[in-house]
Amino acid sequence: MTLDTIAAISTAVGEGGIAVIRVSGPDAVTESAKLFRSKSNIVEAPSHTVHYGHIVDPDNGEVVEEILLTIMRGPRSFTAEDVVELSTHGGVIAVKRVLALLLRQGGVRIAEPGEFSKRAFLNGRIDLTQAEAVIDLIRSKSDRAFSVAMKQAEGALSRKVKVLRHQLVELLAHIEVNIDYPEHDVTEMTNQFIHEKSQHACMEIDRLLKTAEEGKILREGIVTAIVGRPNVGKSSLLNALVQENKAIVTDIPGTTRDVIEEYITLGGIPLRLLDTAGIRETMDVVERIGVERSRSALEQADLILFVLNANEPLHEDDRQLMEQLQGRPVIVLLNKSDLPSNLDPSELGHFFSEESIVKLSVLEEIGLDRLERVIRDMFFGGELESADLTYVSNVRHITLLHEARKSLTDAMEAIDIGIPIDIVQIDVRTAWEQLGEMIGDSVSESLIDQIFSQFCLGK
Ligand SMILES: Nc1nc2c(c(=O)[nH]1)N(C=O)[C@@H](CNc1ccc(C(=O)N[C@@H](CCC(=O)O)C(=O)O)cc1)CN2
Ligand SMILES: Nc1nc2c(ncn2[C@@H]2O[C@H](COP(=O)(O)OP(=O)(O)OP(=O)(O)O)[C@@H](O)[C@H]2O)c(=O)[nH]1
Ligand SMILES: [Mg+2]
Repeated sequence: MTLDTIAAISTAVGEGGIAVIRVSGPDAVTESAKLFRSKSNIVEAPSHTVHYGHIVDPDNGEVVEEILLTIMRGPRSFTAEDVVELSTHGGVIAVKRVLALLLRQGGVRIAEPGEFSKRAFLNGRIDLTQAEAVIDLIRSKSDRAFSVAMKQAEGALSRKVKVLRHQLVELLAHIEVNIDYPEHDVTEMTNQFIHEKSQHACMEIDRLLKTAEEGKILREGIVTAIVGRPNVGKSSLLNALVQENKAIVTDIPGTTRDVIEEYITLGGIPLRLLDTAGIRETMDVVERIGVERSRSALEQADLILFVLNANEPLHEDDRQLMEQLQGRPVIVLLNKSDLPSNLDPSELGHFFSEESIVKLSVLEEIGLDRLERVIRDMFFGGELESADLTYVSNVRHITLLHEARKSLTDAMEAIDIGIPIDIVQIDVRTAWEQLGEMIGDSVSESLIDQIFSQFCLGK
C-alpha cells in the first residue's frame, strides 16, 4: 500500500522542554531534508540515527530553529513507513513554525487524529486490539490501567483471540470433510465433536467476558458516591482520600451543595469519587437542588460510601437513607470514632453485613486502610492481581465476544435438533468472522475510521 506523507505535532501543545513533530510516509526524509541544514546528509543516513542541525526557511535562508532530527526507516518504525521526528524547542511558536514550513512545500499534509496509529494498523504492524490499546494507554488514569493497556498493546488479547479462531478453523475443516463424505457413523461422531469444540470455545469466551467488568473498572474507575446526612464528615473524607482540601468543610450542616468529583487510586484501585450534599428534607431552594443531585449520584454509583456520625444516635434521616440503600453495594463508615460512641451498631445489623461496616475517624486518619481492604474484597474478590493482566474492556470487543458466543450456541442448538451439518457450519463460520472482526480481520473502512478518530492529534 502506498500512502502519502503526513506530519503532525505529536507532543502536547503548550509550555514544555521540547516538542516533537512526527513525519511519516515515503517522502518523510526528502521533504525534511529540504529544510534541514546539518553536518549530516540525512538522505543517506542510516536508520535509527539522530542528527543535530537547523531548520532553515528555503525562501530566504533564515534560520528558524535549532533541532534534533531522528530517522527511522520503514518497516522498522512505529508506522512501518519512513519516519522522521523533529525535536524543536518547547512552547507553541517554534514547533508551529517548523510544521508550517514543512507543509508549505506541498509534499507533506497534516495528519488526521490517530492517522499514525492507523498506518501502523494498515501496514500490518499492529492489529486492531493493539491499536485500541494505544488509546487506552493515553487515557489510563492509574498505573494498573496503564499496565493492562500495555499488555494489550503488546498483543496479549489478540493472541488469545487468534488461538480461539484457530480452533474454529480446525472445526470448520472437520465439518468440510464430513460434508464431502457423509457416511452415517462419521456424522454421529462429527456432531459430537462440533458440540464439544463449540462448548469449549464458549467457555473460553466466557472467561474473557468475565474480565470485562474488572476491565471497565480499571479504565474508568469505580464510581463511588459518598452519601449521608449533613455534617457527618463526607467532604472531610473526600479531602482525606484526595489528600488535598478540595471540598469545603465546616461544622454547619448543609455545607456541600453541588456534587464534587475527584479521581483517586486507592491501593491501585481507581475510584471516581463523588462527594455529595447531605441528604435531608429541607426548605432551602439551593440545598434542595443539591439533595436531588446527591440522589442521582447515588443512583449511578457502583459503590456507595454511607457515612454515619458514630458520636450521635441513629437519626431519622439516617434510617430513611438506609432503607434506600437496600440491595446496593454499600460500605458503612462509622465516622468520628475519635469521639465517644453513641450509635448502637446492632441497629445496623439488619441492613448491613459486619464486613461492610468500617469504623473511621477522618480527623485522626484512622480506618482508611481498612476501607481500602473492604473495597478490594468487594470488587476484586480480594485478588487484584489477575493472573495474566488480560482484560477485555473495550465495548466493541465485548459486543463481538457476545455475538460470537451466540453464534456458537446457535450451532450447538442446531446440532441438537438435527439440522444438516452444512447449515451448522454457517454458524461456526460466523463466530470465526466475529472474532476476526475483533482483531481487525474483515472490518469495514468506516469502522476503522471511527476507531482511529478517537485518537488525539499526532498519535
Ligand atoms: N520519539 C518517540 N517516542 C515514542 C514513540 C514515537 O513514535 N516516537 N512511540 C509511539 O507510540 C512510542 C514507542 N513506540 C514505538 C514502537 C515501535 C517503534 C519501532 O521503530 N519499531 C520497529 C522496531 C525497531 C527495532 O527493533 O529496532 C519495528 O517494529 O519494526 C518505535 C516506537 C513511545 N515513544
Ligand atoms: N471529631 C471529628 N470530627 C470530624 C470528623 N470528620 C469530620 N469532622 C467534622 O465534622 C464537621 C462536618 O464535616 P464535613 O466534612 O463538612 O461534613 P459533610 O458530611 O460534608 O457535611 P455537608 O456537606 O453539610 O453534608 C466538620 O466540622 C469536620 O471537621 C472526625 O472523624 N472526627
Ligand atoms: Mg460536605
